[in-house]
Amino acid sequence: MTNRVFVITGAAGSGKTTVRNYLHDKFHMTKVITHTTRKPRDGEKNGVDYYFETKESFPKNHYLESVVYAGNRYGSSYEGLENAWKTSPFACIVLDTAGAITYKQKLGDQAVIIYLKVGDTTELQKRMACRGDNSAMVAKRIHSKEYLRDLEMPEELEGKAYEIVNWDLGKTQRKVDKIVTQYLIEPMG
Ligand SMILES: Nc1nc2c(ncn2[C@@H]2O[C@H](COP(=O)(O)OP(=O)(O)O)[C@@H](O)[C@H]2O)c(=O)[nH]1
Ligand SMILES: Nc1ncnc2c1ncn2[C@@H]1O[C@H](COP(=O)(O)OP(=O)(O)O)[C@@H](O)[C@H]1O
Repeated sequence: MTNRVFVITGAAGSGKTTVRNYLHDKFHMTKVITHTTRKPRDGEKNGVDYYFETKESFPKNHYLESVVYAGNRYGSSYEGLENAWKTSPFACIVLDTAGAITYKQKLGDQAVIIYLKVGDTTELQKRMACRGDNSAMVAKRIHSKEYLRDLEMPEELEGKAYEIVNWDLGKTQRKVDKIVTQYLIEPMG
């Protein structure tokens, strides 16, 4: 089976981590853990949610791509992806839309992009608050240019990404199932 990476992208609070965990639980996809200089939220663990880095340690890794998002650095490595593919032909990763564009450019058909849309900024803020983000964190996030940019599917991904409106989680899961199933059934070579 061809190695693939399912890239989940969208605005903060749109459900990327939730869908990534669903892909892991239902289809046994290996999660690619990315690196960040952001401080861990309550309950987040190093090596599980992210590799938490300092400003000094972050540049020491070898990145496939890296971005600045709301003032913090984030990056994903080739090694992380290659290691994930050693465990399973399907990997999943959560990226901002800039990262998703880079993955599509660099990996072509091996990158399957799923853009999650909520389309109601009040609902997004409510979901971030429900998740336990403090109000200062939410305010910083929603005023960042990256958050505002990621509210819409970027032009570069038009026709190259699946868009799912993540309103009813059950419906989202069924749409995700349909997408993944297409890649499970590959014609004999
Ligand atoms: N391009 C890129 N984006 C990343 C990476 N790791 C995380 N992100 C994205 O960075 C943004 C901020 O992530 P986070 O601080 O966890 O906040 P959240 O979106 O509210 O959960 C999200 O859009 C993530 O998808 C990475 O390695 N590369
Ligand atoms: N369809 C949905 N309806 C309501 N709440 C949702 C839905 N999908 C995810 N959530 C919740 O919204 C919050 C933000 O989701 P999360 O997956 O952390 O988003 P992201 O990773 O995109 O920032 C979490 O508390 C999650 O449980």
